[in-house]
Amino acid sequence: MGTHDTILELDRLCFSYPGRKRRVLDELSFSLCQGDKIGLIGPNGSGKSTLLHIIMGLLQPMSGEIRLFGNTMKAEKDFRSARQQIGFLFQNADDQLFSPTVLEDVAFGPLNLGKTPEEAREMSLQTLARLELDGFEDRITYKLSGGEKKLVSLATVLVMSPKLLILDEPTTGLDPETMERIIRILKHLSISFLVVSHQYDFLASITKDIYRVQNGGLVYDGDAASLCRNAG
Ligand SMILES: Nc1ncnc2c1ncn2[C@@H]1O[C@H](COP(=O)(O)OP(=O)(O)OP(=O)(O)O)[C@@H](O)[C@H]1O
Repeated sequence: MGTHDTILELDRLCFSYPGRKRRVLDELSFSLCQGDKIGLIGPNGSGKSTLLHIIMGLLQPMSGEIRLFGNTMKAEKDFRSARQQIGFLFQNADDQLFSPTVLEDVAFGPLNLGKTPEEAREMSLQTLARLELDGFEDRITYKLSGGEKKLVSLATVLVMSPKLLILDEPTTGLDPETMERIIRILKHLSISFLVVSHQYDFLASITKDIYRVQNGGLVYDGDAASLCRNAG
């Protein structure tokens, strides 16, 4: 397998929570290449969040290997540098947004990378415009609707031009209109992504590759596009 365009490789990961016998992940292997858009579905408690936390280096597997951007993750410092190229969209937008205004939230990442205030402002305005959020820069973050917060959260992540986007249940609590916007954005995105959702229809509308989290592993759920064609 060529490793240069493999963004994420998981090799026989095993994980149980301390004091628990049950293996949440049991010899789980998976890979995601440049350009892949992959959906993960699974019932409550199947291990989706656990898997995302392991990929981000927030939990350590008992055994198995994680490679990100071709590098084996051995220590926290490896994850720290890999995380700079990963955009993680939290399930709850309030975990992502912490500044008084939208512009401050979106500009936070670029400023942190050493961009000048002017550069960070320009990058933020461009990203907001890309998400059809023109004119949102001076809005008060905590007064936004749930859908608007989700879109601004996505802006804070996309402004960093990540190589991989990970989205944890991005449609939870969204109104149909914002859901359509998120679908449109993800469909046209050129960045590779891994998205976890309970909603099969949502996943099928943004990707043709869906995996089911099952018995501690990932099972390919077929080509969603052809499943839709068959259903239609
Ligand atoms: N901190 C923890 N300590 C012990 N067990 C845990 C902990 N967190 C999760 N679990 C257990 O691990 C299993 C997998 O949980 P996880 O949250 O990864 O599932 P999930 O697929 O993300 O579920 P949901 O869809 O409800 O978010 C569940 O049985 C859960 O009860």
